[in-house]
Amino acid sequence: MMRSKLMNLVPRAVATTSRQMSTATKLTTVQVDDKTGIATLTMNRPPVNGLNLELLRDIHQSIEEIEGNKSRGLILTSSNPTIFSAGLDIFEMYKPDKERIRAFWTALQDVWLALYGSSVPTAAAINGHSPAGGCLLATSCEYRVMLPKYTIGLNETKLGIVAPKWFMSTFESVLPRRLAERALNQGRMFTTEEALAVGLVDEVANSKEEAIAKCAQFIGTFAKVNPLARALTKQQLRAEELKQLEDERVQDLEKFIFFVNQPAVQKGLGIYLESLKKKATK
Ligand SMILES: CCCCCCCC/C=C\C/C=C/C(=O)SCCNC(=O)CCNC(=O)[C@H](O)C(C)(C)COP(=O)(O)OP(=O)(O)OC[C@H]1O[C@@H](n2cnc3c(N)ncnc32)[C@H](O)[C@@H]1OP(=O)(O)O
Repeated sequence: MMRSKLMNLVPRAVATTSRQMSTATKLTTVQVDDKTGIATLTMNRPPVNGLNLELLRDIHQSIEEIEGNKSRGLILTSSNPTIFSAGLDIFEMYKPDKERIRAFWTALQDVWLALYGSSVPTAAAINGHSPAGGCLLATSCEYRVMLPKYTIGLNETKLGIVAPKWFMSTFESVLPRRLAERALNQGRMFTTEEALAVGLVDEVANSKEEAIAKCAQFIGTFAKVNPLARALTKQQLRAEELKQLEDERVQDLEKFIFFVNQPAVQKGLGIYLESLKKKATK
């Protein structure tokens, strides 16, 4: 998979305007800045960018599109002014449809393999809260810029669920092992300020525009680096985690299906959904 992506890494001419590359899907948009050649992938699924089957499929399609059109980099962000992504749409896991939940988890695996394994430089402009699956997306990127007063982290244990191994290894690729282990066990959500202090995010910006500009600046640091050498270096550094999921996709799916169908897990998800609703009516 990575080899064919690498074939796209040839220098390209740049123009001076920005163009909408994809409106084929409604849940993501891809805008390429023709001056920098950088693509911004925006998630747009109100109210909270919950990662359901359709959004995951659109994200995957957009990443493939960006890989294919020789963009110089990918910036992931959200159209919601206060939420990057609320993580997996809990309704996909609560009282699930047998076929759909398989497609849902497979789509999540596809997104992670494409984003974590992307041959282009990736950065996340985290313009809002980013729990669980939202944190997975952000930490799959190579660089993170976050706006103040939001939260980010893998809070699965607080929901009574267990983050799969590849969520954990992505988290661990950003945070020191001891800190990652403690945060995962606690289901800890970090404020922007805390995330910056521990290195979970790289920079703080005061607006989405500034966050995107900082992400573009990061991607710009590769301008004078040979793209093939950069991509092969990234590929080697990330190969172990990617190979592990590629080799164990089926078992990972079956484990998820078994786990999510446990009565105790279903009960916990139901209670959690109720608590989210109650919060909304307070
Ligand atoms: C041994 C190995 C086993 C392996 C098995 C693996 C199993 C585990 C599988 C997967 C791991 C799970 C990953 C996840 O991503 S789970 C999702 C975690 N997400 C959260 O906990 C976030 C919950 N939401 C919030 O905290 C807040 O909503 C917010 C901070 C994101 C936004 O707050 P606010 O702006 O105040 O909005 P509201 O809370 O009012 O929400 C609006 C609306 O949206 C609904 N909603 C929020 N989040 C979700 C969600 N994740 N899924 C579905 N729906 C969500 C919320 O209920 C409101 O709905 P409304 O009342 O009907 O308007």
